[in-house]
Formats: sequence, C-alpha cells, structure tokens
Amino acid sequence: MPDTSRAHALELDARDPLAGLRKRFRLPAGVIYLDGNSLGALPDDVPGALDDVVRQQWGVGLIRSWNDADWWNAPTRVGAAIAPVIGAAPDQVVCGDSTSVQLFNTMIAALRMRPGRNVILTDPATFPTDAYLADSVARLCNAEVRRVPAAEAAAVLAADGADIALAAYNHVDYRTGELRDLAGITAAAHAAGALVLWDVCHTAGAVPIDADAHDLDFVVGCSYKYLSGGPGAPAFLYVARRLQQDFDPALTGWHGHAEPFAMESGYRPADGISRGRIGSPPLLNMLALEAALGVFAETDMAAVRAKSLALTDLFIACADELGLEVATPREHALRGSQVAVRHDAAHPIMAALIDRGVIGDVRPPDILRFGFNALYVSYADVVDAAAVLGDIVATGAHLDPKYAVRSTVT
Ligand SMILES: Cc1ncc(COP(=O)(O)O)c(C=O)c1O
Ligand SMILES: Nc1c(O)cccc1C(=O)C[C@H](N)C(=O)O
Repeated sequence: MPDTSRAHALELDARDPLAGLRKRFRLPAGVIYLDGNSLGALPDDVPGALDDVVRQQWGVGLIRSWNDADWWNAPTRVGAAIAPVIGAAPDQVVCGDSTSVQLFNTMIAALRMRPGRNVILTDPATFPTDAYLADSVARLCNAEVRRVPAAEAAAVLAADGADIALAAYNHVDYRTGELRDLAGITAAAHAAGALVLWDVCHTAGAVPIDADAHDLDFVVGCSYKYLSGGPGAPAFLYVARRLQQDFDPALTGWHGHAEPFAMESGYRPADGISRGRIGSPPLLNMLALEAALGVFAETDMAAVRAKSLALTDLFIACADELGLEVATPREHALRGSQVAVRHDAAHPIMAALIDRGVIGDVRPPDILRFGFNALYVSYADVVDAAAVLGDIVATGAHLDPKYAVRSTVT
C-alpha cells in the first residue's frame, strides 16, 4: 500500500529536487492550486517584467521599442525559449495568436501540402475548439473530417490512410488526462503519407514532447497552462524545419512577409519559421510569457515529468483510499499531469473544495479535474487536498444548497 500520510509527504518534499522552484511563483496563502492545467500560477518574475514593459518600453520607448526593446523579434525569440521545453532544435517554434488561430492556420496549410488528399483524421473526444475548427476547415477546403479515437488511429492510418492529409490529435485527453500515443500515431501517419498536428496544450511544460526526436510535423500549444504565461497568453507553433519551405498557411498576414516594411502589394512568405507569424502580436502577454519561461532554464523536462508522475501517483493513491473512481490511467505511459475523478456530484463537490481553498475544476458530465504542476505543487499539497476532498464527500458538505449554483467558468 502506498504511504499517503502527511509525514511521508513532508519527507518527499524535503527530498524533492524541484522544491526550490516553488518560491518562483506567487501562490496565494490558504490556497492549494490544482488548476494549473487551465491557468498556470503567477511566476514571481512576471510582475516586474510587465511593469518594465508597460512603463519603460511602452511608456517611454514608445514606437522606438519595436527596435530598441527588440519587440519585432519577440515571436521568434519567445519561440526559441519554448523550443527546448518541447524538444525542438532552434528556429522551428514561433509564438503568437491563440491556439485556435494556430490550429486553423495549420490545418489548412496541411491540406494544401497534401494535394489529392482531403481527409482530416481526428478524435471524437478532441477538445471542442479543435473539433469546431476542423469542421470549419473542412467546409472551407472541401475536405472531410473523419473521427477516429486515438487508440484506433494508427490502425486506421495503416489500413485506410491513402486519402488522409492530416492526423490532428490532442496529446492528452482534457477530461481524463490520458496521454495519447504520440510516437505511434505519428509513425503510422507518416507511413500512410499523411502529416500530423499535435495539440500539446495539456503537455507543454509538464510532459516531455521530444518534437524533433519523434519527427513531428506540426505542434500547437497554449502557454497559459503549465508554461504560466498568464491569461490569454499567446500560443506557439512548431513547424519541423524540413517542412518550412513548403509551409503555406491560410493566414498570410504582413508580419509573416519576407520584407514587411517594404509594404509590397503582394504576399511573399518569409523564410523559415517566421512565415508562421501573422499580424501584430499581443506583446504584453508575450513578454509576460518570456519572463515566465525563465524557470524552465533551471530544470529539465525529465525532472519535471518524474515529479509530476510522483504527484499524480500519490493523488491517485489518496483517491483510492477514499473509495473514489479515478478516470485517469494508472500506467505512467498513459498519463499526463492531471488526475480526473468521476462523481455524480462533481459540480457541488468542486464548489465546496474551492470554498475551502482547494482549486481544481470540473468537466461534463461528471469529472473533477486536478492538475499538478511539478514546478509549484508540493507532496503536502496533494495529501492536504485529498484530505479536504475526503472530508467533503464523507460529511456531505457539498449538499449545502449554496453549492448548487454553477459559475460560468469552471
Ligand atoms: C487541448 C486544447 N486545445 C485548445 C484549447 C484552447 O484554445 P484557445 O487557446 O484558442 O482558447 C484548450 C483550452 O482551452 C485545450 O485544452
Ligand atoms: N482557455 C481557457 C479559457 O480561455 C477560459 C477558461 C478555461 C480555459 C482552459 O484553458 C480550459 C482548458 N483548456 C480545458 O482543458 O478545459
């Protein structure tokens, strides 16, 4: 039986090589934050950096800061800082725009790069924005969306892949936290002549992605979850170097032009990853993200992954002891960095948890989600959160009518 005692958790914290990174984040007193898989906690470096960007770079530098503070190159500079986190050699990652925009842009580029093929293969359980965009892209490009669960994707690609242009999958199921077979689906897609687009929103900064080692084609991820870039922080796009000269995105904005300030009347794409740029980037968010990324230079993704698995192992053991139904796979190879617990009263239980300072979220119909960012969640947090959860379920505290009211964002 795993040891779920608080004393043992404190021992684990004392031995944790990442424990020192927790102070790099501003965590409110009295809160156990287990929703970094939706919005990451505030890094300590961000307020000062933003203050400088607003007061000095914007307030004093004004338009000069495009040059003097190198705003112009921020998308590729911040992309270069994200690259090691996702296992990418330099010059393959650009930062900017939302995940949704990047997904749309890349799906169309992939269809253009595989003429004669008209199918986008995706998961029926994909994150909603991915599904909605695939359907819209299909309407725009006269293509078809074929919905095949990730577990069956490699077999479908092998048996019936001739018309598939793109396999577009989420690295982690946002509900259950199940980690998908990135290597297997990618290899099967390539054997079938298709491209792959991985949405790594739930793994960037939490799970090694090894984009180059796995020979991925396109990767899109957000930066406001495990990367802690802040609300609305821009997404990133990886285009493998070998594909960049053929990358033909839908959104041909002027920042992706070969010579933006030549103000030419026609579009000529920039070389390399810069052609993934679109229009003016959200610089305040992007420069906050740049400051947030500093912490990743002080650790490596193998250490982050090892602690994340240990945290989720411990939480699963606690949930087992409480007799709760865990929806997240127990095998490490199949687990992201969150634990999902099924309960018919998921909403009121989460409301009661939040009331007591334990912040997670819920997803329909019955999933309580708990995300574990190894950079700032401690083992003591895990057992303390589980103790509050156990107390609520045992006492029926969640049955209080005040917890029946649902908030807009959960
Ligand atoms: C897998 C996945 N893709 C996309 C998104 C969101 O896209 P956007 O950043 O455009 O809101 C999320 C979360 O919101 C997500 O979990
Ligand atoms: N992106 C979000 C937002 O704009 C508002 C509220 C929550 C989010 C999230 O990130 C949700 C998250 N992607 C999920 O897995 O459900």
